Amino acid sequence: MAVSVKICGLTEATGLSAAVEAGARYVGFVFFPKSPRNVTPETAAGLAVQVPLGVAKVGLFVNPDDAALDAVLSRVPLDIIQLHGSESPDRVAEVKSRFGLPVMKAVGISEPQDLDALWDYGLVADMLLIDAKPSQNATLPGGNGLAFDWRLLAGRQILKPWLLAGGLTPANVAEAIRLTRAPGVDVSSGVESAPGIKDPARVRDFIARATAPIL
Ligand SMILES: O=C(O)c1ccccc1NCC(=O)[C@H](O)[C@H](O)COP(=O)(O)O
Repeated sequence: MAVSVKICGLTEATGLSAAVEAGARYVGFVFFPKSPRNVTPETAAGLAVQVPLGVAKVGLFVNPDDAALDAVLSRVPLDIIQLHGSESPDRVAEVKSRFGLPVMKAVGISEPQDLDALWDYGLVADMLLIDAKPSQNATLPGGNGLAFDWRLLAGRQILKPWLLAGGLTPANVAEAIRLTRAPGVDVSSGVESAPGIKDPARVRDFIARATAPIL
């Protein structure tokens, strides 16, 4: 089956249309004020109307309370909630039931024992985003252009549909897919010309390489 691609951290129409036209299956909007990719609900709502059916609109949140989720969901027709903080499995289940949308939980990996969380979150989330664990001095929990050792995932059974993330670029995405057999990939900084601004040519190149047949 073709690899699914998520382009995350879209803030403007040019990057969004490049992603959609090149075949992205998911587009991500970041609702986290500390991020250079943060969008207001109004901006996201304006972008969301340009997303065709068949492309899922993912809203990314970091440890949101219900009010923060309500504030966005009342304005933006999201299809999936991505939780990218330290939300517990119970909180993932609560968000899923309270808001009635699929939840994608990000799990940070840097060493073998981090893989245990994939089981815990796999029991409650609809999808997993397997990302690099940020370094201790990182200011953002994601979008850092940092990769983890993909060999940790080789041969591993994952309970739910999942996307590989962290430090992916047009140059390395095919190798990452080959090593992990990821059914989908997610990228943010690896296709940017500046933080928060996607480079359409890099977006197209990334999607073409991610979806090319594996040799
Ligand atoms: O991208 C951000 O600014 C961000 C901020 C806060 C939490 C998560 C964030 N990004 C999460 C993503 O889903 C990224 O696409 C993922 O971490 C991969 O990022 P990159 O290594 O830059 O491709």
